[in-house]
Amino acid sequence: MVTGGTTTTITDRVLTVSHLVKKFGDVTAVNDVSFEIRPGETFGLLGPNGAGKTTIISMVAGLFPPDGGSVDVAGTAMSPSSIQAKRNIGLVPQELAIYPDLSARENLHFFGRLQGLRGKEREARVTVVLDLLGLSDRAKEQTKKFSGGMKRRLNIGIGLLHRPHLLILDEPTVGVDPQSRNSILDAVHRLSAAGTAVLYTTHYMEEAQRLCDRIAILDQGSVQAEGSSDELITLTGGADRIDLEGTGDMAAAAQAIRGILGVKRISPMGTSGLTLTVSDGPRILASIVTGAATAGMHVTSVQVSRPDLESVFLHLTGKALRD
Ligand SMILES: Nc1ncnc2c1ncn2[C@@H]1O[C@H](COP(=O)(O)OP(=O)(O)OP(=O)(O)O)[C@@H](O)[C@H]1O
Repeated sequence: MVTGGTTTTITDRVLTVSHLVKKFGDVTAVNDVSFEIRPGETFGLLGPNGAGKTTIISMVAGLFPPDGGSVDVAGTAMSPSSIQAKRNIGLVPQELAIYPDLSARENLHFFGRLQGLRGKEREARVTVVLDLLGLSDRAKEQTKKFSGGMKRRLNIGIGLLHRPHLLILDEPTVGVDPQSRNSILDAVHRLSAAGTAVLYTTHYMEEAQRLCDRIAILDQGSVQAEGSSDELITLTGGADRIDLEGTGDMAAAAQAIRGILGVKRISPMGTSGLTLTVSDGPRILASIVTGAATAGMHVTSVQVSRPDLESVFLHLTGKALRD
């Protein structure tokens, strides 16, 4: 492919998502979303529940067509009928799809056979995948004896067997134990170092920050900002975050705090407190706590944080990511 006088190959972009739109009745679940992923890059879709992450990856994986826009995987247009484009991806959905009475190794062989892997090649891939996900020691056990996290790891292994150019992981660490979580994050890191492109959805900003080369912050179906974690954090202008938890009259506390010099924004933290965006948090902390208490809030905990992706989300949408 030649564009504008420079020669490019399909390996420059493993995934190109252009102007995707999806509506469910009156709800616009995905609204003009575009992004690209290069080989070896881990790209994060970070957003709260209902932001549109699963709908985007469902269209990227060709599970259903978009109402507008297009998806291209390694040079092939994705559609529900495109077998070639689907061969290029490995989709790991949130739901587990493994056989409880089979061992981990038997599950991988079964799914490897379905994916067209034969003989020694399949044997070799099964061994590599078990090792990558830290399951070699337990490979012969029936998976019904596995913890939720180990089952999740095996589910990821199944998506990887056929060496996809693009691995799509939908919130892979929700509800898993810390050991499995670390194992999953390590495996993604090793895969991307070996050149696999990864599309990773999460509502955990720590994971996006630790794992993703670039992140799209998603809210109500639209990309609010895209960039590396550091680039996104600069959008906050270096503001600190103060989480003020407690009980009592939050509205009066917010009103009192609003007048303090350095307070830029105040948002409710569910019903249990206030999240503030401020400049020079440590300096004005005492005035904020005193102001809130005087206005009738019983403050039970206070935390000052340097800007992170949570602050970026708050800055862009006025809402906390964890609501
Ligand atoms: N099949 C459907 N029918 C109707 N509405 C849907 C359907 N699938 C998703 N939606 C709506 O589209 C929006 C985006 O949902 P989606 O599941 O993509 O969000 P998400 O970011 O993946 O959230 P979660 O982390 O909760 O899965 C939500 O408002 C959701 O209710």
